[in-house]
Amino acid sequence: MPTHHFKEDGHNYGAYQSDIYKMGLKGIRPSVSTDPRNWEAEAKKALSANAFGYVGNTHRDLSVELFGTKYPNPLLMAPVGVNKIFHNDGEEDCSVPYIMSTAASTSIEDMAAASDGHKWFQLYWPMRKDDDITISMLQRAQKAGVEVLVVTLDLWALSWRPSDLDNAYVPFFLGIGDQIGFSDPVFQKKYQQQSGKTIEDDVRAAAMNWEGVVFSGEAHKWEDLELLKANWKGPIVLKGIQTVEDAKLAVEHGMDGIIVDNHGGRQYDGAVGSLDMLPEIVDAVGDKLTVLFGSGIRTGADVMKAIALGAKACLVGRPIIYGLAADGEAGATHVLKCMLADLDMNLGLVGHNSCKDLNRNVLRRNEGFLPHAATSN
Ligand SMILES: Cc1cc2nc3c(=O)[nH]c(=O)nc-3n(C[C@H](O)[C@H](O)[C@H](O)COP(=O)(O)O)c2cc1C
Ligand SMILES: O=C(O)C(=O)c1ccccc1
Repeated sequence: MPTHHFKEDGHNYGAYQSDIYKMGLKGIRPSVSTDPRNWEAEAKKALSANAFGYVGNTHRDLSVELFGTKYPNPLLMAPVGVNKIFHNDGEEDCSVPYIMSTAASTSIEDMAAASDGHKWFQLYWPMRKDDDITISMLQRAQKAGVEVLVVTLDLWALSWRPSDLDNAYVPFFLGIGDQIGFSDPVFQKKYQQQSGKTIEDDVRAAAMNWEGVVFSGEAHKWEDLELLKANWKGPIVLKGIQTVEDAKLAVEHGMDGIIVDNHGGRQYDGAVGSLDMLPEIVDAVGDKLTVLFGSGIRTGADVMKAIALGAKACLVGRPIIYGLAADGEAGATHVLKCMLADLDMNLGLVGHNSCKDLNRNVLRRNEGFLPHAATSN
C-alpha cells in the first residue's frame, strides 16, 4: 500500500483530518499511524535497539528471578513478628512474597489459607534438644506451600533494648506472636508433658516456655545446618549475614542464598551499615549463591542502589508495618505500591528498562561521606 508523507501546511490544523481521508480514498495511507497506541511500536521497528532504548523506557520490567521462580518485582515482605500489635489485619496479602515470621500472629495453616501469593517461612531456630519441634515447623511450612526457608541468625537472643526494658514490653511474653508455637502439635505435647498444663490453662506461662524454645540464647553451629538441609525440600537462605567470612561459610555449607541485613539496627548495637557491606559480600560470593538485601530500604532509589550493587531483591520491613498500622491491609498495600511506582520511575530516569540491567555504573560512591553513620541501618 502506498503511503504519503504529509507536510506541515500553514496553521489550518483542522484541514489535516480531511487531507488524510481524501488521500485514504485514493488508496494512500499516512506513513505513520494516527493511533497513538501504534506510535511506539512503529518507532521500535524503525530504530536501532540503542536509539529505541533511549526513548523507549516508558515500559519498565521490574521482574526478577529468584531460585528459578519469576517474581513480578524485586521486593519481599521482610519477616516481622507480633504483627497484631500494629493492626488487627495482621499478615497481609499482595503481589510481593510474604516471608512469614516464626513469631507471626497467626498459625502457618491460617496464613496459607488466607493467601494465594508466594510464601516464604522465616525460622527462629530452636535448640538442638527441640529438633522435633524444628522439624514439625518445617513440615507444616512445606505442607502449607512455602517455597523458601529463611533462617535468621542474628536474633538467637533478644538484644539490649532500653525502651522495651523500661516499659516491660515484650509482646512475645504476653502470647502475641506465639501462634506458630501454640498451634504446633509437637510443642503442645511436649509442653503438656513438662508442665502438666495445656496452653489455654496459662497463656503467659506457655508463652515464656515457647520463648525459651525459640530464643534460647544458645548458638547453633554451622554444621547444624545439616538438620535443616535434611528436612527442607527447597532453597535455604541465611538472614543476617554481615561479613565476607560468614558469606563464604554459607557457600561452604551449601546454602542457596543469604540476606545481607542487620535486623534494621535492632540487634547488635553499632552494627555496620548493611549497604556498606553489600559490595564486598557480592564480590566474594555473588556468583555462588543468591544475595538478597534488607535493612533501611525506604525508597525506589534505595532498591535500585542495592540491586546495582549486586542484590537480586530487597526485603522491606518497617515501611509496610507503618502502612499496616495506619490503615490495615490497604495501608500496607499502598506503601508497597508507592515503593514500586517510585522504583519504576527512577529506573526510567536512569535510562533503564529492566532491574536486571542495573549495575554499578549507575552509582557514584562518595568516599568518606557517611551521612547515616549514626543510624547504622
Ligand atoms: C517489629 C519488628 C519485628 C521483627 N520481627 C522479625 C522476625 O520475626 N524475624 C526476622 O527475621 N526479622 C524480624 N525483624 C527484622 C526485619 O525482618 C528486618 O530485618 C528489619 O526490620 C530491617 O528492615 P527495615 O529497615 O525495612 O525495617 C523485625 C523487625 C521489626 C521492626
Ligand atoms: O523485634 C525483633 O526485631 C524481632 O525480630 C522479634 C520478633 C518477635 C519476637 C521477638 C523478636
